[in-house]
Amino acid sequence: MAHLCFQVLSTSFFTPKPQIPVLLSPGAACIKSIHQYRYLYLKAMQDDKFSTPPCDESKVRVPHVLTVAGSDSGGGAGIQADIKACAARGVYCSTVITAVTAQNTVGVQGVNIVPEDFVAEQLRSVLSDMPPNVVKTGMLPSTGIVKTLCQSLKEFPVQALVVDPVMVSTSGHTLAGPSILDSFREELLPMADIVTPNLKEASALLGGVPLETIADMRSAAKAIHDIGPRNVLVNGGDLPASLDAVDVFYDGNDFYEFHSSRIMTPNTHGTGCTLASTVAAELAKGSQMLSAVKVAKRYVEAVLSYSKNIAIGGGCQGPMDHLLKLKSNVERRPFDPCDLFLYAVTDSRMNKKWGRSIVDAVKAAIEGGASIIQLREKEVETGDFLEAAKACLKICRVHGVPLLINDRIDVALASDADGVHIGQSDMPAHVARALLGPDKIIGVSCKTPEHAQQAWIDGADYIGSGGVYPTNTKENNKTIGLDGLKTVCVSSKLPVVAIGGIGMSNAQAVMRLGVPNLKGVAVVSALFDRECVMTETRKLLEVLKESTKIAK
Ligand SMILES: Nc1ncnc2c1ncn2[C@@H]1O[C@H](COP(=O)(O)OP(=O)(O)O)[C@@H](O)[C@H]1O
Ligand SMILES: Cc1ncc(COP(=O)(O)O)c(N)n1
Ligand SMILES: [Mg+2]
Repeated sequence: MAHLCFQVLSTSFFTPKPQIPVLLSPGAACIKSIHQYRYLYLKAMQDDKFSTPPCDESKVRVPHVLTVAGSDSGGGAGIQADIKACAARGVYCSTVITAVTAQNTVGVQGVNIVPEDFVAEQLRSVLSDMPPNVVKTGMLPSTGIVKTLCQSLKEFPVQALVVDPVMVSTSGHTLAGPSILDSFREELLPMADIVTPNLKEASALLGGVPLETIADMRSAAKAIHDIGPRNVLVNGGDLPASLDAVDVFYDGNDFYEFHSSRIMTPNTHGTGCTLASTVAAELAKGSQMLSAVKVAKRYVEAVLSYSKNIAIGGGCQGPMDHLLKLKSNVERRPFDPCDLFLYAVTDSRMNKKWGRSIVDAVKAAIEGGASIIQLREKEVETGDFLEAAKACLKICRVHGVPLLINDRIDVALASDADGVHIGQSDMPAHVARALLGPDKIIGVSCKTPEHAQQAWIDGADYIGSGGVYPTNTKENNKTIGLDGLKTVCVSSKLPVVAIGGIGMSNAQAVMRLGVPNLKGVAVVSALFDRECVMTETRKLLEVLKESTKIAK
């Protein structure tokens, strides 16, 4: 049974310090865990671990989102989704409640709209005392409430306004009637930094035009942008017959398509709220808009993926579990760019030449200090490749070294490898991301800044850039040199590993390029076309360590 996670509110023996969600299990255990928490908390106080900094200039500013939305009694959408999403992203969330809804996994049974003068009072209480970085709006059920909000925002301006134009929930229930459309179009949207309609809401904002394809979504995004918001993100969760879950972003100049795997689950209640509040949270942390949207997209995909089988409620639309990071026992740690430091890429011809198995080659490279392994086998049969991948994965898992598969998504999926590295002529990264899901590592070979930008938009984790020097391990590979490598690194939003003809003689020159996101070198012959892989790896590792030391 999935634990329900409650925020422990401040009571006599809790003072409002970092409120840590306490997983409560029913009955006596619950009391026990609260007392345990109380004991630990007071002990930490005595140990001065959580002591409040003195009330002076050493105040700690916390990114802060104010959500102006409806309460969802089922806990999966609205205010509740916003609070949990912000908490998961490390952002403080204050709340102004516009409506109290009676809803659950079956649908919406009732809506009680909060009088607009009380919405105004809640707004004043928050905005006058704890000005947020960002305001995010959800359900705004009356034109009076929209007007009140717009007035308050003029009186208390904020860094960004995120509008989720909630009209119809994922479960198809009306949460704000057509009368609200004019005040959205005339008052709220022109103030918005981003508006995030789902397909039904985008259609309603445009007078009911049918939206059934990605092309329709692009034209809708442009038409909604003309109403006034600086950015538009049309959500494609309900895109008919779409393998991916595609969202279309438009900033007034360019379109971006954000793809993710479509998670096959009934637990999609609150996805739109969660996406919008995560965008708000990332903006509050200082991200640029495009980055905020990308993070939010990946977060929603991760939460859906984690929550896909949880069973809360008997209806056809269950909630998600936003706080997965607090509980997920996924042994795979998230991708760490430092893993790119000494990147060993295998080559079956070299293993054959030196009479060693791929498993021995991988073992030796890891023992020599390789920080990540890529199995690049161009001649091996699929069955043999899969068996080799499984055998190598066992070794890599023991040493905590990520194992990536070159190009072959099928082998990566079948072996549960940590990810893939794909070239420009291989499967597009966004398709790989849709197939592999949010937790796998995806690297993309990039020769140009345009390649690097597309890899970032497609959801890659890193890029491999080269060939830096001429190499014989890849036919007709255009060499980009150190200058070309620097150009790509400077433009890339992702961490970079240099590749192509790199070895003992030139690794230092590469690492001394002086670009912070160049995290390491990928090598093939320098390790595997040698008699002793472990020795060669160790020597190269020393050269790399030396160069980063000098570079500091
Ligand atoms: N089954 C799914 N798998 C992956 N992503 C999904 C799924 N359903 C919705 N999403 C994503 O959730 C976000 C909200 O989209 P949508 O569900 O259409 O909005 P709303 O919840 O307002 O109806 C979007 O990023 C969308 O792509
Ligand atoms: C109070 C409230 N606000 C918003 C939604 C939209 O939910 P979804 O994000 O699934 O469209 C909801 N169901 N209830
Ligand atoms: Mg949804």
